[in-house]
Amino acid sequence: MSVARMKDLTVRVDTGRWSATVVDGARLDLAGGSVTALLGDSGSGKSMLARALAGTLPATAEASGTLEVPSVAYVPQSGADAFSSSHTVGEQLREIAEPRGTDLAAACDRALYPADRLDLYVEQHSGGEIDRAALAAGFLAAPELLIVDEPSSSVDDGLAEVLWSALGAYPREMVPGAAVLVITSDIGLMSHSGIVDSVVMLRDGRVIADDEAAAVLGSDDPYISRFLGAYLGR
Ligand SMILES: Nc1ncnc2c1ncn2[C@@H]1O[C@H](COP(=O)(O)OP(=O)(O)OP(=O)(O)O)[C@@H](O)[C@H]1O
Repeated sequence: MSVARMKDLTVRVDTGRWSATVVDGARLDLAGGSVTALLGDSGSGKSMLARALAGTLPATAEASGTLEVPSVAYVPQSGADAFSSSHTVGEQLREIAEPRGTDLAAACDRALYPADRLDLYVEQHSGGEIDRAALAAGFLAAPELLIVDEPSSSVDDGLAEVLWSALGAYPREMVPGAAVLVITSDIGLMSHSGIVDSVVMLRDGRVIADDEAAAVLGSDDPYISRFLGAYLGR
């Protein structure tokens, strides 16, 4: 069953000095209980599409089209963007957990966030630690749609594998029936993790592939196989 849908989503940005269509007529259907990976070259519109779904587009961007999105949480690429600097990370995580009755210790554990850092402020964390705190915040919010932007960019391969398996557990064990959308350029790890059901690929703001992971990863489309080859070394 579908948890979130978008149809004909177009996002235009206009900074006053520069304007462009950065997502162009995108269609997406995210099934409950599944993990979808969103791939594409740098600048292809992945974050803008995700932020349109999450309702967190920057002021310079405007979206049109149809969105059917339930409760949603967006874990940004830079974890610090998920927190304010005026309260400790622990205070902010507790504020998310308490009204929902979600388990702080379990979420920190799943996200590999060391719970002894809870009393620290954002800027007292390392980049990798605050990224994992942001993932813990996403788990604690327990949304029906969890969007994670580059989950493994700041950790080494061993920890990255554990984080990917937590993403796989989210719609199957933590919030059964939820959907996960992961933006990643870590194609090798994504494919190795075995947790991704579907792959959507963007090129210049347009969806050029949307299928089961194995079908996209085995695609003989020249653009897609060149893109994947650059990451997988084939
Ligand atoms: N705050 C912003 N205001 C205006 N334009 C923006 C803003 N953020 C991104 N853009 C533009 O939108 C386009 C798509 O950017 P987006 O961040 O979605 O790409 P991406 O596929 O996520 O890239 P990356 O893999 O490098 O993160 C780019 O051309 C970028 O310049």
